[in-house]
Amino acid sequence: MKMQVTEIAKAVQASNAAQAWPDVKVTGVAFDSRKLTAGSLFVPLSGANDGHDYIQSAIDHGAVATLWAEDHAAQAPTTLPVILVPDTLVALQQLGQYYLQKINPKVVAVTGSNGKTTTKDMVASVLATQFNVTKTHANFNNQIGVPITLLSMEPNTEVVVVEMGMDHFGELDFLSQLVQPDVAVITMIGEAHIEFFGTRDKIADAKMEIVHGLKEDGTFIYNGDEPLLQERAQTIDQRQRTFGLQETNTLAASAIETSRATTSFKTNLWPETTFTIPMMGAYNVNNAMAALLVADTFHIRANVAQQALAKFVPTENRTEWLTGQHGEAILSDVYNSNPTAAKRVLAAFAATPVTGKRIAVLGDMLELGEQADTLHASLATELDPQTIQTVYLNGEHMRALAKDLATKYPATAIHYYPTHEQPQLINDLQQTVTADDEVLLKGSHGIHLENVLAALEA
Ligand SMILES: CC(=O)N[C@H]1[C@@H](OP(=O)(O)OP(=O)(O)OC[C@H]2O[C@@H](n3ccc(=O)[nH]c3=O)[C@H](O)[C@@H]2O)O[C@H](CO)[C@@H](O)[C@@H]1O[C@H](C)C(=O)N[C@@H](C)C(=O)N[C@H](CCC(=O)N[C@@H](CCC[C@@H](N)C(=O)O)C(=O)O)C(=O)O
Ligand SMILES: Nc1ncnc2c1ncn2[C@@H]1O[C@H](COP(=O)(O)OP(=O)(O)OP(=O)(O)O)[C@@H](O)[C@H]1O
Ligand SMILES: C[C@@H](N)C(=O)N[C@H](C)C(=O)O
Repeated sequence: MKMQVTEIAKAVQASNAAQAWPDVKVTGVAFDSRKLTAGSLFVPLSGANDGHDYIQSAIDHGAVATLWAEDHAAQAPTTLPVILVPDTLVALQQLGQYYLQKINPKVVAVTGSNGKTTTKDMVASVLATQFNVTKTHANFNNQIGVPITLLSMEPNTEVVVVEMGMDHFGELDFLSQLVQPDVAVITMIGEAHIEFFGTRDKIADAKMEIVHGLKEDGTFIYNGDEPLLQERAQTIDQRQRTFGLQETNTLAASAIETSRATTSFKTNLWPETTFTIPMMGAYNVNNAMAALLVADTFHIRANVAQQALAKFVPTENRTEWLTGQHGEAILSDVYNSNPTAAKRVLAAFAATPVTGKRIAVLGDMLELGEQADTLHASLATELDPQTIQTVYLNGEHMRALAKDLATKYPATAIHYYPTHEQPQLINDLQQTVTADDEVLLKGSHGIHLENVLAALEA
């Protein structure tokens, strides 16, 4: 982004907007001084600590101006323009919306219990064949991440693809009203963050908030195989397009073939075309179909979208094949986990070709609330000693799965470790894994199975 300090002060209705401002151009925005690039506006936010305490670090990294909370005015710096606001997060959001209205791109918003980041990446790849596209960086998908995404747009951005996450009611409503999408996508309804909702029905209600800001002439694209979405979609007036396996969908997949490196499929809309994505997992076909419907909505021909999907680059640690120090194949899915995603990736893992053992390393699925133990035990349906020979479990809730597996696995095949004993898991796993084995790593962000991955790759 490129904006004058004067323009920023006016956009965020700064209490000192009327003052004379130096002729300073801002070329970026950062809320973490350590990642701030020279020429940026620093946005001090409150987390466990207070961002205002890092202003000197921001200046040292090249900040040319800063937002500043009025209640911190006494500590305001004097060596760069200070834009005084009641709340720096609200001001960041106001600035993001102002800049969105200034650039005025088309907006595609993507949410869902699982598949948001993958679908966002796929959508951006197909739209980039015809448009200048900005997309959410990594997983920056909340009340901070979305304005940061909007402010990352180049002036020539024609479409912005915005990933939207939520774990409470009202969050998607706010984000949808903020960005006013032209296209809203819901990938699926799972159990992510069900701790804060209680039921999948309520998760579906919260996910549907993404259409609250959808333009009247906008399009709602969703997983038509999900009854919870089908019934709720009847309440909205905008154009709707669905994807899934059922033939009643706008876009229905068939002839799905998945291997370690790729997954191919055909569709009802373009029966002569075989689509291929560089990812394993039939569930990624749904993500790709969502992207194909977005492409079609933007009048991009299927063969052009087909080529883009074939070479799109997924974000790391999403069903990603890597190689360990022993030569073993590692299926890294360590960014996050919840029951539907874990079951889908276990099923895909169990079907891959292997000459040695398949080893599943499963970390706790967090934020599942009172249902946690039941949902952890339910993973047993996707674990069979005939296909996945060894299971390592890490986390307090995984005790429930360990107990359940004791009825179908030999005791020597199940290895359970409380959360804090992950180093022991790593040590034991490294003692047993061989070059012919495959290792699946799947667990919630908070369990940090990336530590296991790092040890296997070291
Ligand atoms: C407020 C904030 O910036 N938090 C970030 C911060 O966390 P922390 O509280 O530990 O910060 P500190 O106390 O260390 O510092 C306070 C502030 O000072 C800044 N600072 C610190 C040190 C320094 O030397 N210089 C500094 O300027 C610092 O930047 C703080 O602003 O740091 C963490 C590590 O970098 C960040 O992870 C943390 O960011 C929070 C989580 C955040 O929301 N970041 C967004 C950009 C984002 O989108 N993050 C996504 C994850 C979003 C997510 O979890 N989505 C859920 C849905 C939930 C929606 C909503 N309810 C929610 O809770 O987010 C999903 O399911 O996808 C990501 O990074 O992946
Ligand atoms: N359509 C889908 N249905 C079920 N599971 C999926 C789907 N897409 C992806 N997954 C699973 O979810 C994992 C995370 O994928 P991705 O990061 O794209 O989702 P996300 O919604 O962004 O996740 P998070 O909310 O944790 O950031 C994948 O590695 C895969 O295991
Ligand atoms: C970061 C938060 N939104 C999230 O995804 N939580 C999961 C369950 C985790 O931290 O593991």
